[in-house]
Amino acid sequence: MRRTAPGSDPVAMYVAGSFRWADDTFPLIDPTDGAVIGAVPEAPRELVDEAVRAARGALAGPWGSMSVGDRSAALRRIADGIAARFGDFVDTEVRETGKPRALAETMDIPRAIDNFRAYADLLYARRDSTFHTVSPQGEALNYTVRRPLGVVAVISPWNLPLLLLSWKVAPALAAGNAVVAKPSEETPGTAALLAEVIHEAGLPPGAFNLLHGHGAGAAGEFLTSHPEVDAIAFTGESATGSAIMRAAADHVTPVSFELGGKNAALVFADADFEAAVEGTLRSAFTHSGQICLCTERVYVERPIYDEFVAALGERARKLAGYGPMISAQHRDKVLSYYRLAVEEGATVVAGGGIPDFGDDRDQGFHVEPTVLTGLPSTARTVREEIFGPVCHVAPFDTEDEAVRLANDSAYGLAATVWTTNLSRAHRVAPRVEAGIVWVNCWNLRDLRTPFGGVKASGIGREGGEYSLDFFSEPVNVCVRI
Ligand SMILES: O=C(O)C(=O)/C=C/C=C/O
Repeated sequence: MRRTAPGSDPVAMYVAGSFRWADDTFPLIDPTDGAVIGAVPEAPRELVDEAVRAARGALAGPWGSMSVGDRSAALRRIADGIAARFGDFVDTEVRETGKPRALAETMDIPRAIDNFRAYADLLYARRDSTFHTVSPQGEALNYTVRRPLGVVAVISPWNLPLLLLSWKVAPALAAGNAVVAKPSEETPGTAALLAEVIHEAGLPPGAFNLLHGHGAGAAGEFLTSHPEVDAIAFTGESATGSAIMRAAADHVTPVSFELGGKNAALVFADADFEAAVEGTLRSAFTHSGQICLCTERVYVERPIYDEFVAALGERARKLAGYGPMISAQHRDKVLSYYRLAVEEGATVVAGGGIPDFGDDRDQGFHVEPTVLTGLPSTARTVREEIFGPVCHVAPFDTEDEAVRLANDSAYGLAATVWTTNLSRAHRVAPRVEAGIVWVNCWNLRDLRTPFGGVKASGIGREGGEYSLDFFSEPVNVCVRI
Protein backbone atom coordinates (compact mmCIF):
# COMPACT_ATOMS: atom_id res chain seq x y z
CA MET A 1 0.00 0.00 0.00
CA ARG A 2 1.50 3.31 -1.18
CA ARG A 3 2.55 5.74 1.51
CA THR A 4 2.33 9.44 0.78
CA ALA A 5 5.68 10.73 1.96
CA PRO A 6 5.58 14.36 3.10
CA GLY A 7 5.69 16.69 0.14
CA SER A 8 7.43 14.45 -2.41
CA ASP A 9 5.29 11.84 -4.26
CA PRO A 10 2.20 12.74 -6.26
CA VAL A 11 -0.55 13.17 -3.68
CA ALA A 12 -3.01 10.29 -3.71
CA MET A 13 -6.78 10.28 -3.92
CA TYR A 14 -8.85 7.47 -2.41
CA VAL A 15 -12.05 6.07 -3.99
CA ALA A 16 -13.93 2.85 -3.21
CA GLY A 17 -11.11 1.61 -0.99
CA SER A 18 -8.22 2.08 -3.45
CA PHE A 19 -5.65 4.83 -4.02
CA ARG A 20 -6.06 6.77 -7.24
CA TRP A 21 -4.26 9.38 -9.30
CA ALA A 22 -5.22 11.31 -12.43
CA ASP A 23 -3.42 12.23 -15.66
CA ASP A 24 -4.26 15.90 -15.17
CA THR A 25 -2.16 17.34 -12.31
CA PHE A 26 -1.16 20.75 -11.01
CA PRO A 27 1.90 21.82 -8.96
CA LEU A 28 1.95 21.76 -5.16
CA ILE A 29 3.83 24.80 -3.82
CA ASP A 30 5.67 25.28 -0.51
CA PRO A 31 4.57 28.80 0.52
CA THR A 32 7.65 29.33 2.68
CA ASP A 33 10.00 29.55 -0.31
CA GLY A 34 7.81 29.16 -3.40
CA ALA A 35 9.36 25.77 -4.28
CA VAL A 36 7.36 23.14 -6.23
CA ILE A 37 7.16 20.18 -3.86
CA GLY A 38 4.75 17.81 -5.57
CA ALA A 39 1.99 17.20 -8.07
CA VAL A 40 -1.70 17.11 -7.25
CA PRO A 41 -4.18 15.16 -9.39
CA GLU A 42 -7.23 17.04 -10.70
CA ALA A 43 -10.16 14.64 -10.23
CA PRO A 44 -12.23 14.39 -13.43
CA ARG A 45 -16.03 14.43 -13.23
CA GLU A 46 -16.24 10.67 -13.78
CA LEU A 47 -14.06 10.04 -10.70
CA VAL A 48 -16.35 12.31 -8.67
CA ASP A 49 -19.30 10.25 -9.92
CA GLU A 50 -17.50 7.01 -8.99
CA ALA A 51 -16.75 8.32 -5.49
CA VAL A 52 -20.39 9.26 -4.89
CA ARG A 53 -21.51 5.84 -6.16
CA ALA A 54 -18.94 4.13 -3.90
CA ALA A 55 -20.27 6.09 -0.91
CA ARG A 56 -23.84 5.05 -1.76
CA GLY A 57 -22.64 1.46 -2.05
CA ALA A 58 -20.99 1.58 1.38
CA LEU A 59 -24.29 2.63 2.96
CA ALA A 60 -25.96 -0.44 1.47
CA GLY A 61 -23.09 -2.64 2.66
CA PRO A 62 -21.31 -3.42 5.96
CA TRP A 63 -20.72 0.28 6.76
CA GLY A 64 -24.43 1.02 6.67
CA SER A 65 -25.25 -1.83 9.04
CA MET A 66 -22.33 -1.33 11.44
CA SER A 67 -23.25 -1.04 15.12
CA VAL A 68 -22.69 2.14 17.13
CA GLY A 69 -20.04 0.30 19.14
CA ASP A 70 -18.16 -0.80 16.03
CA ARG A 71 -18.37 2.69 14.46
CA SER A 72 -17.09 4.22 17.68
CA ALA A 73 -14.21 1.71 17.71
CA ALA A 74 -13.43 2.53 14.07
CA LEU A 75 -13.15 6.25 14.91
CA ARG A 76 -10.80 5.38 17.74
CA ARG A 77 -8.60 3.35 15.37
CA ILE A 78 -8.41 6.37 13.06
CA ALA A 79 -7.37 8.61 15.97
CA ASP A 80 -4.72 6.07 16.97
CA GLY A 81 -3.54 5.84 13.36
CA ILE A 82 -3.00 9.60 13.14
CA ALA A 83 -1.15 9.52 16.47
CA ALA A 84 1.08 6.69 15.22
CA ARG A 85 2.14 8.82 12.22
CA PHE A 86 2.21 12.12 14.09
CA GLY A 87 5.53 13.18 12.60
CA ASP A 88 4.41 12.53 8.99
CA PHE A 89 1.28 14.60 9.56
CA VAL A 90 3.25 17.48 11.13
CA ASP A 91 5.89 17.44 8.37
CA THR A 92 3.24 17.49 5.64
CA GLU A 93 1.06 20.16 7.28
CA VAL A 94 4.08 22.43 7.83
CA ARG A 95 5.45 21.87 4.33
CA GLU A 96 2.16 22.70 2.60
CA THR A 97 0.99 25.62 4.82
CA GLY A 98 4.30 27.09 5.98
CA LYS A 99 2.87 27.39 9.50
CA PRO A 100 5.28 27.26 12.44
CA ARG A 101 6.01 23.63 13.37
CA ALA A 102 5.04 24.30 16.99
CA LEU A 103 1.54 25.27 15.82
CA ALA A 104 1.07 22.05 13.82
CA GLU A 105 2.45 20.04 16.76
CA THR A 106 0.28 21.69 19.43
CA MET A 107 -2.90 22.57 17.54
CA ASP A 108 -3.53 21.11 14.08
CA ILE A 109 -2.56 17.46 14.50
CA PRO A 110 -3.53 16.96 18.17
CA ARG A 111 -6.95 18.49 17.46
CA ALA A 112 -7.51 16.08 14.56
CA ILE A 113 -6.82 13.19 16.94
CA ASP A 114 -9.14 14.77 19.51
CA ASN A 115 -11.85 15.28 16.87
CA PHE A 116 -12.01 11.54 16.13
CA ARG A 117 -11.79 10.56 19.81
CA ALA A 118 -14.47 13.11 20.80
CA TYR A 119 -16.92 11.72 18.27
CA ALA A 120 -16.16 8.14 19.22
CA ASP A 121 -17.24 9.12 22.76
CA LEU A 122 -20.15 11.39 21.79
CA LEU A 123 -21.59 8.78 19.45
CA TYR A 124 -21.48 6.09 22.12
CA ALA A 125 -22.99 8.35 24.81
CA ARG A 126 -25.71 9.82 22.57
CA ARG A 127 -29.21 9.76 24.09
CA ASP A 128 -32.48 9.62 22.20
CA SER A 129 -35.93 10.63 23.48
CA THR A 130 -38.93 8.47 24.37
CA PHE A 131 -42.35 9.77 25.47
CA HIS A 132 -45.19 7.78 27.03
CA THR A 133 -48.23 9.53 25.55
CA VAL A 134 -51.70 9.52 27.07
CA SER A 135 -54.14 11.52 24.96
CA PRO A 136 -57.80 11.59 23.83
CA GLN A 137 -56.57 9.80 20.68
CA GLY A 138 -55.33 6.97 22.87
CA GLU A 139 -52.17 5.84 24.65
CA ALA A 140 -48.91 5.53 22.76
CA LEU A 141 -45.18 5.23 23.03
CA ASN A 142 -43.27 7.89 21.04
CA TYR A 143 -39.57 7.20 20.51
CA THR A 144 -36.85 8.69 18.29
CA VAL A 145 -34.40 6.77 16.14
CA ARG A 146 -31.77 8.39 13.98
CA ARG A 147 -30.84 7.67 10.39
CA PRO A 148 -27.68 8.99 8.69
CA LEU A 149 -28.28 11.58 5.95
CA GLY A 150 -26.50 9.33 3.45
CA VAL A 151 -23.70 10.58 1.17
CA VAL A 152 -22.04 13.65 2.71
CA ALA A 153 -19.76 16.01 0.74
CA VAL A 154 -17.05 17.64 2.86
CA ILE A 155 -15.22 20.68 1.42
CA SER A 156 -12.40 21.82 3.72
CA PRO A 157 -10.01 24.82 3.61
CA TRP A 158 -6.24 25.34 3.45
CA ASN A 159 -5.66 27.12 6.77
CA LEU A 160 -6.15 24.25 9.25
CA PRO A 161 -6.23 21.43 6.71
CA LEU A 162 -6.38 18.29 8.87
CA LEU A 163 -8.11 19.95 11.85
CA LEU A 164 -11.01 21.21 9.73
CA LEU A 165 -11.28 18.14 7.49
CA SER A 166 -11.50 15.86 10.54
CA TRP A 167 -13.88 18.28 12.31
CA LYS A 168 -16.47 17.30 9.67
CA VAL A 169 -15.40 13.78 8.70
CA ALA A 170 -15.40 12.48 12.31
CA PRO A 171 -19.04 13.40 13.14
CA ALA A 172 -20.24 12.52 9.63
CA LEU A 173 -18.81 9.00 9.96
CA ALA A 174 -19.92 8.78 13.61
CA ALA A 175 -23.52 9.38 12.50
CA GLY A 176 -23.18 6.54 9.97
CA ASN A 177 -22.84 8.58 6.78
CA ALA A 178 -20.48 7.83 3.92
CA VAL A 179 -18.15 10.72 3.08
CA VAL A 180 -16.70 12.18 -0.12
CA ALA A 181 -14.09 14.77 0.91
CA LYS A 182 -12.46 17.43 -1.29
CA PRO A 183 -9.82 19.42 0.62
CA SER A 184 -8.36 22.67 -0.65
CA GLU A 185 -6.15 22.32 -3.74
CA GLU A 186 -3.46 24.19 -1.76
CA THR A 187 -3.15 21.57 1.00
CA PRO A 188 -4.00 18.00 -0.08
CA GLY A 189 -1.22 16.17 1.75
CA THR A 190 -2.59 15.49 5.23
CA ALA A 191 -5.93 14.50 3.69
CA ALA A 192 -4.07 11.86 1.67
CA LEU A 193 -2.32 10.66 4.83
CA LEU A 194 -5.73 10.50 6.55
CA ALA A 195 -6.98 8.29 3.71
CA GLU A 196 -4.06 5.93 4.35
CA VAL A 197 -4.90 5.86 8.07
CA ILE A 198 -8.59 5.22 7.35
CA HIS A 199 -7.63 2.47 4.89
CA GLU A 200 -5.45 0.84 7.55
CA ALA A 201 -8.21 1.26 10.14
CA GLY A 202 -10.25 -1.10 7.98
CA LEU A 203 -13.29 1.02 7.19
CA PRO A 204 -15.30 -0.69 4.42
CA PRO A 205 -14.57 0.58 0.89
CA GLY A 206 -16.64 3.67 0.06
CA ALA A 207 -17.20 4.76 3.67
CA PHE A 208 -14.58 7.47 3.14
CA ASN A 209 -13.52 8.79 -0.27
CA LEU A 210 -11.00 11.53 -1.05
CA LEU A 211 -10.79 13.67 -4.19
CA HIS A 212 -8.35 16.43 -5.06
CA GLY A 213 -8.78 19.37 -7.39
CA HIS A 214 -10.03 22.91 -7.70
CA GLY A 215 -13.43 24.27 -6.78
CA ALA A 216 -15.31 26.23 -9.40
CA GLY A 217 -15.73 24.32 -12.66
CA ALA A 218 -13.83 21.37 -11.18
CA ALA A 219 -14.03 18.59 -8.58
CA GLY A 220 -15.42 20.85 -5.85
CA GLU A 221 -18.29 22.05 -7.99
CA PHE A 222 -18.90 18.59 -9.52
CA LEU A 223 -19.25 17.27 -5.96
CA THR A 224 -21.39 19.98 -4.36
CA SER A 225 -23.81 20.09 -7.31
CA HIS A 226 -24.02 16.28 -7.58
CA PRO A 227 -27.66 15.11 -7.44
CA GLU A 228 -26.69 12.02 -5.37
CA VAL A 229 -25.08 14.09 -2.57
CA ASP A 230 -27.38 14.21 0.48
CA ALA A 231 -25.63 16.96 2.51
CA ILE A 232 -22.75 19.42 2.21
CA ALA A 233 -20.45 20.53 5.04
CA PHE A 234 -18.17 23.43 4.05
CA THR A 235 -15.66 25.71 5.75
CA GLY A 236 -14.31 28.60 3.72
CA GLU A 237 -15.07 32.03 2.31
CA SER A 238 -18.61 33.38 2.48
CA ALA A 239 -18.71 34.01 -1.30
CA THR A 240 -17.90 30.36 -1.98
CA GLY A 241 -20.55 29.38 0.56
CA SER A 242 -23.13 31.38 -1.39
CA ALA A 243 -22.13 29.62 -4.63
CA ILE A 244 -22.41 26.19 -2.98
CA MET A 245 -25.78 27.13 -1.54
CA ARG A 246 -27.06 28.13 -4.97
CA ALA A 247 -25.99 24.74 -6.36
CA ALA A 248 -27.50 22.94 -3.36
CA ALA A 249 -30.83 24.73 -3.82
CA ASP A 250 -31.71 22.71 -6.94
CA HIS A 251 -31.86 19.49 -4.90
CA VAL A 252 -32.76 21.14 -1.54
CA THR A 253 -29.53 19.68 -0.14
CA PRO A 254 -28.94 20.54 3.55
CA VAL A 255 -25.80 22.60 4.19
CA SER A 256 -23.61 23.25 7.22
CA PHE A 257 -21.42 26.31 6.67
CA GLU A 258 -18.58 27.75 8.70
CA LEU A 259 -17.67 30.83 6.71
CA GLY A 260 -15.76 34.10 6.93
CA GLY A 261 -15.36 36.55 9.78
CA LYS A 262 -14.22 40.05 10.77
CA ASN A 263 -13.85 39.26 14.43
CA ALA A 264 -13.80 41.99 17.08
CA ALA A 265 -11.87 42.28 20.33
CA LEU A 266 -13.32 44.54 23.05
CA VAL A 267 -10.66 45.72 25.53
CA PHE A 268 -12.03 47.53 28.57
CA ALA A 269 -9.92 49.84 30.73
CA ASP A 270 -10.41 47.46 33.66
CA ALA A 271 -8.82 44.57 31.71
CA ASP A 272 -5.62 42.86 32.83
CA PHE A 273 -3.51 45.00 30.45
CA GLU A 274 -0.73 42.46 29.86
CA ALA A 275 -3.23 39.63 29.29
CA ALA A 276 -5.23 41.78 26.87
CA VAL A 277 -2.17 42.80 24.84
CA GLU A 278 -0.72 39.28 24.69
CA GLY A 279 -4.14 37.77 24.05
CA THR A 280 -4.86 40.18 21.21
CA LEU A 281 -1.36 39.64 19.76
CA ARG A 282 -2.18 35.91 19.65
CA SER A 283 -5.72 36.31 18.34
CA ALA A 284 -4.60 38.68 15.57
CA PHE A 285 -1.35 37.05 14.47
CA THR A 286 -1.52 33.28 15.12
CA HIS A 287 -0.91 31.43 11.83
CA SER A 288 -0.33 34.91 10.34
CA GLY A 289 -4.01 35.75 10.81
CA GLN A 290 -5.13 32.84 8.59
CA ILE A 291 -7.62 31.40 11.05
CA CYS A 292 -11.33 32.24 10.74
CA LEU A 293 -11.31 33.00 14.49
CA CYS A 294 -8.56 35.62 14.26
CA THR A 295 -9.16 39.21 15.37
CA GLU A 296 -9.12 41.90 12.66
CA ARG A 297 -10.96 44.65 14.59
CA VAL A 298 -9.82 45.80 18.04
CA TYR A 299 -11.83 48.29 20.11
CA VAL A 300 -10.10 49.72 23.22
CA GLU A 301 -11.64 51.86 25.96
CA ARG A 302 -10.18 55.37 25.58
CA PRO A 303 -8.27 55.67 28.90
CA ILE A 304 -5.89 52.87 27.85
CA TYR A 305 -6.12 53.30 24.06
CA ASP A 306 -2.78 55.03 23.39
CA GLU A 307 -0.87 52.71 25.73
CA PHE A 308 -2.53 49.63 24.20
CA VAL A 309 -1.80 50.69 20.59
CA ALA A 310 1.84 51.38 21.47
CA ALA A 311 2.23 48.02 23.22
CA LEU A 312 0.50 46.00 20.49
CA GLY A 313 2.47 47.81 17.76
CA GLU A 314 5.79 47.24 19.48
CA ARG A 315 5.13 43.49 19.97
CA ALA A 316 3.85 43.11 16.40
CA ARG A 317 7.09 44.63 15.12
CA LYS A 318 9.07 42.13 17.22
CA LEU A 319 7.15 39.05 16.01
CA ALA A 320 9.53 36.51 14.49
CA GLY A 321 9.24 33.01 13.05
CA TYR A 322 5.81 33.70 11.60
CA GLY A 323 4.67 31.82 8.50
CA PRO A 324 3.71 32.97 5.00
CA MET A 325 0.38 33.49 3.31
CA ILE A 326 -0.79 30.25 1.73
CA SER A 327 -0.17 31.42 -1.84
CA ALA A 328 1.18 34.28 -3.95
CA GLN A 329 -2.42 35.12 -4.84
CA HIS A 330 -3.47 35.39 -1.18
CA ARG A 331 -0.31 37.35 -0.36
CA ASP A 332 -1.22 39.82 -3.12
CA LYS A 333 -4.76 40.11 -1.76
CA VAL A 334 -3.50 40.91 1.75
CA LEU A 335 -0.99 43.44 0.40
CA SER A 336 -3.78 45.09 -1.62
CA TYR A 337 -5.58 45.69 1.68
CA TYR A 338 -2.41 47.13 3.20
CA ARG A 339 -2.35 49.65 0.32
CA LEU A 340 -6.10 50.26 0.58
CA ALA A 341 -5.78 51.00 4.32
CA VAL A 342 -3.29 53.78 3.61
CA GLU A 343 -5.47 55.12 0.77
CA GLU A 344 -8.41 55.18 3.21
CA GLY A 345 -6.33 57.25 5.62
CA ALA A 346 -5.01 54.70 8.09
CA THR A 347 -1.97 55.23 10.27
CA VAL A 348 0.38 52.23 10.00
CA VAL A 349 1.57 51.62 13.55
CA ALA A 350 3.49 48.45 12.62
CA GLY A 351 4.23 46.50 9.43
CA GLY A 352 2.34 47.35 6.25
CA GLY A 353 4.65 45.65 3.76
CA ILE A 354 6.79 42.60 2.93
CA PRO A 355 9.58 41.46 5.30
CA ASP A 356 13.14 41.28 3.96
CA PHE A 357 14.61 38.14 5.51
CA GLY A 358 17.71 37.96 3.33
CA ASP A 359 17.21 34.20 2.84
CA ASP A 360 15.11 31.83 0.69
CA ARG A 361 11.98 32.92 2.55
CA ASP A 362 12.14 36.01 0.34
CA GLN A 363 10.90 33.70 -2.47
CA GLY A 364 7.94 32.77 -0.24
CA PHE A 365 4.69 34.60 0.39
CA HIS A 366 5.32 36.41 3.70
CA VAL A 367 3.78 39.74 4.70
CA GLU A 368 4.57 41.85 7.76
CA PRO A 369 2.37 41.62 10.85
CA THR A 370 0.47 44.91 10.67
CA VAL A 371 -1.32 47.19 13.15
CA LEU A 372 -3.49 50.02 11.81
CA THR A 373 -5.38 52.91 13.42
CA GLY A 374 -7.34 55.98 12.40
CA LEU A 375 -10.03 54.52 10.14
CA PRO A 376 -13.81 55.02 10.48
CA SER A 377 -16.12 51.98 10.80
CA THR A 378 -17.20 52.66 7.21
CA ALA A 379 -13.72 51.96 5.79
CA ARG A 380 -13.48 48.82 3.63
CA THR A 381 -10.37 47.82 5.61
CA VAL A 382 -12.58 47.63 8.73
CA ARG A 383 -15.55 45.91 7.02
CA GLU A 384 -14.07 43.33 4.65
CA GLU A 385 -12.37 40.07 5.70
CA ILE A 386 -8.63 40.24 4.90
CA PHE A 387 -7.53 36.90 6.40
CA GLY A 388 -3.98 38.01 7.09
CA PRO A 389 -1.79 39.25 9.98
CA VAL A 390 -3.49 42.62 10.31
CA CYS A 391 -5.81 44.36 12.74
CA HIS A 392 -7.27 47.84 13.05
CA VAL A 393 -7.49 49.43 16.52
CA ALA A 394 -10.09 52.09 17.42
CA PRO A 395 -11.19 53.68 20.73
CA PHE A 396 -14.58 53.59 22.44
CA ASP A 397 -16.02 55.41 25.47
CA THR A 398 -18.98 53.40 26.73
CA GLU A 399 -19.97 49.73 27.03
CA ASP A 400 -22.96 50.28 24.72
CA GLU A 401 -20.71 51.89 22.12
CA ALA A 402 -18.30 48.94 22.33
CA VAL A 403 -21.11 46.47 21.68
CA ARG A 404 -22.50 48.60 18.84
CA LEU A 405 -19.05 48.80 17.20
CA ALA A 406 -18.49 45.05 17.55
CA ASN A 407 -21.90 44.32 16.00
CA ASP A 408 -21.47 46.80 13.14
CA SER A 409 -20.37 44.06 10.74
CA ALA A 410 -21.80 41.76 8.07
CA TYR A 411 -20.06 38.91 9.89
CA GLY A 412 -20.49 37.33 13.30
CA LEU A 413 -18.22 34.35 13.96
CA ALA A 414 -16.10 34.99 17.09
CA ALA A 415 -15.21 37.79 19.48
CA THR A 416 -13.01 38.37 22.52
CA VAL A 417 -13.86 40.51 25.55
CA TRP A 418 -11.09 41.60 27.94
CA THR A 419 -12.31 42.82 31.35
CA THR A 420 -11.79 41.93 35.00
CA ASN A 421 -15.33 43.09 35.83
CA LEU A 422 -17.36 39.87 36.14
CA SER A 423 -20.76 41.59 35.76
CA ARG A 424 -19.55 43.44 32.68
CA ALA A 425 -18.27 40.19 31.10
CA HIS A 426 -21.65 38.49 31.57
CA ARG A 427 -23.53 41.63 30.44
CA VAL A 428 -21.49 42.21 27.28
CA ALA A 429 -20.70 38.70 25.96
CA PRO A 430 -24.30 37.65 25.18
CA ARG A 431 -24.95 40.99 23.43
CA VAL A 432 -22.16 40.46 20.89
CA GLU A 433 -23.60 39.14 17.59
CA ALA A 434 -21.22 36.21 17.20
CA GLY A 435 -21.39 32.45 17.55
CA ILE A 436 -18.49 32.29 20.00
CA VAL A 437 -17.42 34.92 22.58
CA TRP A 438 -14.21 34.34 24.51
CA VAL A 439 -13.75 36.33 27.76
CA ASN A 440 -10.12 36.87 28.87
CA CYS A 441 -8.98 34.13 26.49
CA TRP A 442 -8.96 33.16 22.79
CA ASN A 443 -9.41 29.88 20.93
CA LEU A 444 -9.86 27.96 24.17
CA ARG A 445 -11.90 25.04 22.84
CA ASP A 446 -14.26 22.44 24.30
CA LEU A 447 -15.36 20.16 21.45
CA ARG A 448 -18.80 19.67 23.05
CA THR A 449 -19.75 23.35 22.64
CA PRO A 450 -21.67 24.85 19.71
CA PHE A 451 -19.23 26.21 17.11
CA GLY A 452 -20.24 28.42 14.19
CA GLY A 453 -21.20 31.90 13.11
CA VAL A 454 -24.19 34.18 12.58
CA LYS A 455 -24.96 36.49 9.66
CA ALA A 456 -22.46 36.02 6.77
CA SER A 457 -20.26 33.83 9.00
CA GLY A 458 -22.25 30.70 8.48
CA ILE A 459 -25.26 28.43 8.81
CA GLY A 460 -25.63 25.93 11.63
CA ARG A 461 -23.32 24.83 14.42
CA GLU A 462 -20.60 22.20 14.64
CA GLY A 463 -19.29 20.50 17.74
CA GLY A 464 -20.77 18.10 20.26
CA GLU A 465 -24.36 17.03 19.62
CA TYR A 466 -24.71 19.86 17.10
CA SER A 467 -22.66 18.06 14.46
CA LEU A 468 -24.37 14.72 15.17
CA ASP A 469 -27.75 16.47 14.80
CA PHE A 470 -26.76 17.94 11.44
CA PHE A 471 -25.40 14.65 10.13
CA SER A 472 -28.46 12.57 11.10
CA GLU A 473 -32.22 12.57 10.58
CA PRO A 474 -34.33 11.94 13.68
CA VAL A 475 -37.35 9.73 13.00
CA ASN A 476 -40.20 9.82 15.52
CA VAL A 477 -42.00 6.48 15.82
CA CYS A 478 -45.41 6.53 17.53
CA VAL A 479 -46.72 3.11 18.61
CA ARG A 480 -50.28 2.87 19.95
CA ILE A 481 -50.35 0.82 23.18
O1 LIG B 1 -11.57 25.11 16.56
C1 LIG B 1 -12.39 24.60 15.78
O2 LIG B 1 -13.13 23.64 16.08
C2 LIG B 1 -12.55 25.15 14.44
O3 LIG B 1 -13.43 24.70 13.74
C3 LIG B 1 -11.68 26.20 13.98
C4 LIG B 1 -11.98 26.82 12.80
C5 LIG B 1 -11.08 27.76 12.25
C6 LIG B 1 -11.29 28.22 11.01
O4 LIG B 1 -10.40 28.94 10.36
